[in-house]
Amino acid sequence: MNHDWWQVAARPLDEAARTLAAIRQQQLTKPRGSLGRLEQLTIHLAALQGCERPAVERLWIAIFAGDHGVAEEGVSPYPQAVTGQMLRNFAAGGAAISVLARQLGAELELLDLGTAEPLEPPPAGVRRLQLGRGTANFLRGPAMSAQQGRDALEAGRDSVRRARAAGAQLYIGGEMGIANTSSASALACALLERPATALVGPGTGLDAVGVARKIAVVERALVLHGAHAGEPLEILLRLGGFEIAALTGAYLACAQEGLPALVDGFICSVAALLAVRLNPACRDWLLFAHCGAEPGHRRVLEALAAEPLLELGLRLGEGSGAALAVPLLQLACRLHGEMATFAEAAVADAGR
Ligand SMILES: O=C(O)c1ccc[n+]([C@@H]2O[C@H](COP(=O)([O-])O)[C@@H](O)[C@H]2O)c1
Ligand SMILES: Cc1cc2nc[nH]c2cc1C
Repeated sequence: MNHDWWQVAARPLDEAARTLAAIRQQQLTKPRGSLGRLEQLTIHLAALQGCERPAVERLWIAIFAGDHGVAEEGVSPYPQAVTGQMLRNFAAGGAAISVLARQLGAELELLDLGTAEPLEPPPAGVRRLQLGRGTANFLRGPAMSAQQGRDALEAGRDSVRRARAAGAQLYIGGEMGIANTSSASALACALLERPATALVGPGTGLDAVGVARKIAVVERALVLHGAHAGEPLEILLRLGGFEIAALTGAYLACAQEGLPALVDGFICSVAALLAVRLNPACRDWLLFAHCGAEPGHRRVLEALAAEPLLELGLRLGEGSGAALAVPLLQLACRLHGEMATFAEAAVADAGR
């Protein structure tokens, strides 16, 4: 039987490393459990990285950009040209994620999967794949062809392979795409079988009239494509975006290559949900950075049984929420790796 690459098994977790890390946590000079969720987080990271003392110092951040045909329905306050223009800003170092990546010493990879107005010449440092001039408007038909979907999934996988080859310890995917909250909302409605009114929000900042228009657009999309809700690949082709498909491919590849992924905002979380629907075993490899302001984000996280690290009302995307959570992960790993044990510090442990 012929399997698609994303159906290949995820790497199993290292249970021996998990046990060693759990024992170490018990021996550190603090009341047991006093570092709360950070304790379980480091133990889980130990199982993912296959070592007693995990580390997340070497970071890979990949930003996938793509335009959306549904932008012509007036679902975003910003013009489509912003997608390409922001790619230039990412490369020039002026975007939020540029600042965060610099501060973290992270590798920042930029990928143009298909913008409506490709910048000429392509900005230095941007990998151009250009699967099309954005997706088709999903109110007129499927957003992308099967070949475009496959190419986008592979673009995500290839990014993870580069991260792995470079020795990354944590993979962060980010996205940029005007109107992609409409695509992500439609996908989430289909996958979670929820009405548009429950999941659609303001995105980059629509007013109430704009949100009502966006709800109507998503409702029409669900009438057109909702019959395929039980087929995650088909629903991705019909309602997705190139950058969302690439993120889906990246999360699936992270699980196969054994590289933990830190998931960013609403759009990334929808890509994570697609990845888990396509290959449920990839769930273990996904850590969730934050719960953002877009109302659908919480619902998607709940469906994934995800416990995000931060809740700051973020709604920027571009991997920024994940980058902001990295110092917390790094400090959790430092505590786990560097604190003295009761024996080392000659501190009396609790009696039984
Ligand atoms: O990550 C999020 O939770 C998030 C929430 C709202 C908006 N965004 C970003 O805003 C853009 C999409 O918003 P919109 O209103 O054009 O659909 C896209 O570039 C995303 O990176 C991102
Ligand atoms: C300016 C701008 C920056 C962004 N970064 C991610 N999505 C974005 C959307 C806009 C509009």
